[in-house]
Amino acid sequence: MKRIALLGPGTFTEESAHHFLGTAQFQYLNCKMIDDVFMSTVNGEADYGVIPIENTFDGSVRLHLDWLANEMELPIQAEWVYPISISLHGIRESEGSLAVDCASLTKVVSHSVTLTQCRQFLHDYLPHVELEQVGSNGEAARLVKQLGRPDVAALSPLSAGAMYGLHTWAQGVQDHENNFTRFVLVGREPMQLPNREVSADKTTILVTLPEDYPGALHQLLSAFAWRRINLSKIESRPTKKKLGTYYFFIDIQASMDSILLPAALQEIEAIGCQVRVLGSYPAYEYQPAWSQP
Ligand SMILES: O=C(O)C(=O)C[C@]1(C(=O)O)C=C[C@@H](O)C=C1
Repeated sequence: MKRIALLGPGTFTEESAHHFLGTAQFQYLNCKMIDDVFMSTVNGEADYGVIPIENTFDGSVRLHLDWLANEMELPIQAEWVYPISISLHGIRESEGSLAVDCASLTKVVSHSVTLTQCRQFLHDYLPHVELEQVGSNGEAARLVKQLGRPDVAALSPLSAGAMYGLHTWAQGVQDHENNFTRFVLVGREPMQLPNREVSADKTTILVTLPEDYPGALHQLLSAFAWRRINLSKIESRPTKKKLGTYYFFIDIQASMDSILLPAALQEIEAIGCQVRVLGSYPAYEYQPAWSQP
């Protein structure tokens, strides 16, 4: 049975992995911090790690991109997308309306990303509460259960509320609908994925330009443009070696098994760019009705 390290339990990462990969064929190893997910996959304690990489509203999870770029060589083997529906969970002392219960709250605990995604809700309903950040949304629910205080609530997935036997005050409290997170599976071996329809073949590369000169980026992009290879994302991150020097993360909608993409990469290497392929993998859109594999 393959072992998969992820941030958990009670996290969106876990919810998404259970939905996409199922629970029957994999052993899930819960980690407290994302560093542990990467490290246990590198050390071989896990075969794969699940990494949240991008959210509709917050954009890239930059820390996680930096891990992929700087810390290790763990190829991306798959990508899936999962909706982020955030609930407010707590300990219920008595029956009452949401408004009454909100007034008695003094603290809300959650992951920093989740607090950001609920800014308007917190402003409208809970302007008086102290906000506390913890390492994951599952940890937030666990903490609320452990504290057992009716004045402390967690913003977390519905699954976390159920896991810790918390009362759900409100569901879907994120500020925007269509809140999705993109997760990638990293590991040394390609994964035989359950019976899922692939939405796109993708390749992610990390490019360093030879030097900063007018048109350098244009030259790089034209290698894809004239071959009509579609890029779905380009993002610069500091190399951390010298101020003002950057890598480019580029998501390409083509597989390394295609004819055109390796030729495009050879062309950009020929103009002096350094190219690292972070993975060539199937991507899956969210399907609410995925059956359990
Ligand atoms: O804490 C969780 O629930 C996680 O799965 C982590 C994480 C993240 O690190 O971005 C994943 C998706 C959500 O958008 C918020 C938090």
